[in-house]
Amino acid sequence: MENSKEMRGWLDNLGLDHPLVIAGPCSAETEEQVLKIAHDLKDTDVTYLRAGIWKPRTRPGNFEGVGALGLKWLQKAKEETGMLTATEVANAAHVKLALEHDIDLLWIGARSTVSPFIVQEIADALKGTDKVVLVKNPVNPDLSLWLGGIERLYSSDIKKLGVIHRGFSTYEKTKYRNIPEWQLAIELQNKFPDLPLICDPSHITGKRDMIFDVAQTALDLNFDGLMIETHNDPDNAWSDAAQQVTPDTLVQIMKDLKIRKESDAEAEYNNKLGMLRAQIDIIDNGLIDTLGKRMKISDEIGTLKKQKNVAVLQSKRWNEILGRMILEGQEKGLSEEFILKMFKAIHQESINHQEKILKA
Ligand SMILES: O=C(O)C(=O)C[C@]1(C(=O)O)C=C[C@@H](O)C=C1
Repeated sequence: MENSKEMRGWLDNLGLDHPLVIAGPCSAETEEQVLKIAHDLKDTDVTYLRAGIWKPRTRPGNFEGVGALGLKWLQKAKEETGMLTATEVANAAHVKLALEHDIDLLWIGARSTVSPFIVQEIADALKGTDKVVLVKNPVNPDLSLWLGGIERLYSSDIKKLGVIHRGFSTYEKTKYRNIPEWQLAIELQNKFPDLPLICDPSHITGKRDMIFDVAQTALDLNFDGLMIETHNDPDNAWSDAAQQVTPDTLVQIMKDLKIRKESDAEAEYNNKLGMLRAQIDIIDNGLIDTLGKRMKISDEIGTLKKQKNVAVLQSKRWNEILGRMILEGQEKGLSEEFILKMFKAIHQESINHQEKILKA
């Protein structure tokens, strides 16, 4: 698949002077709820009203969506407000029903993107239609799997495309619900600059108070839009209550976000600089995180040494590390002087940690 301007035609045709916003409840719950939220979002920057109709849940027994009934509510919301509508589909039957109810945009969820069979089934069911289809990243950070999903749709003649970055699952607990491996989205953007890239900060964070920050990072990285779960009574939502915001909060978030425009040479420079700095911030956070983890392991070694009455300084091991790191550094274009300085500082910090443990 080659990059093609055709993929972003649907977005350009909307003629927006701000990032695309897709908003609405995690799940359609009742007709009143869908209509209330639609009316609250009607005169805002929101273009597409979203609502989950069939909810893929990790474990059985949780609310699994109202089913086809909810599509009628979305259709009514469209009639009453003129907003376009969006929902998730996970099989051919969902697609058929969504088409019958004139849903404008369909997205393929993270659990479906991992399955080429499901994506193909959806692609086949959509053949010959002109719906916009967005593909969420697969749950695991695998760029080729994500791109494979897009390619399947593209080769089935679905050309109004886009991707949604909703973060990735990790075994390790982090402050995110799904960790935003931004480098992956950046790589995807480099390969396909005309493939609209939407960020879903609700699923990345899992917490409403972190949404703004992640949304700003996404815009700094040149994302084309945001999908933000919005509910009239978030605390009592039937699914994902902690990550939904009210329509008022959504409007405030959109107001506070800094949106970078490419209009003249100066703006282009600032835009580029902002994007690069955002990438550096992500890497720096990763460095601190990694160093923190290294020191925790050093603490464990310190505890072992205390039990066995072994000296903190282990020169042989230390010299092995230094030699190896100087060679690795050379391969990455890092000078020996820099590697020595940096690793001496790391070693010293590690010794300080262990000393504290041995003296305790
Ligand atoms: O390998 C050890 O024994 C450690 O305690 C770890 C470590 C390090 O931080 O890499 C720290 C102190 C020693 O001088 C050697 C290496």
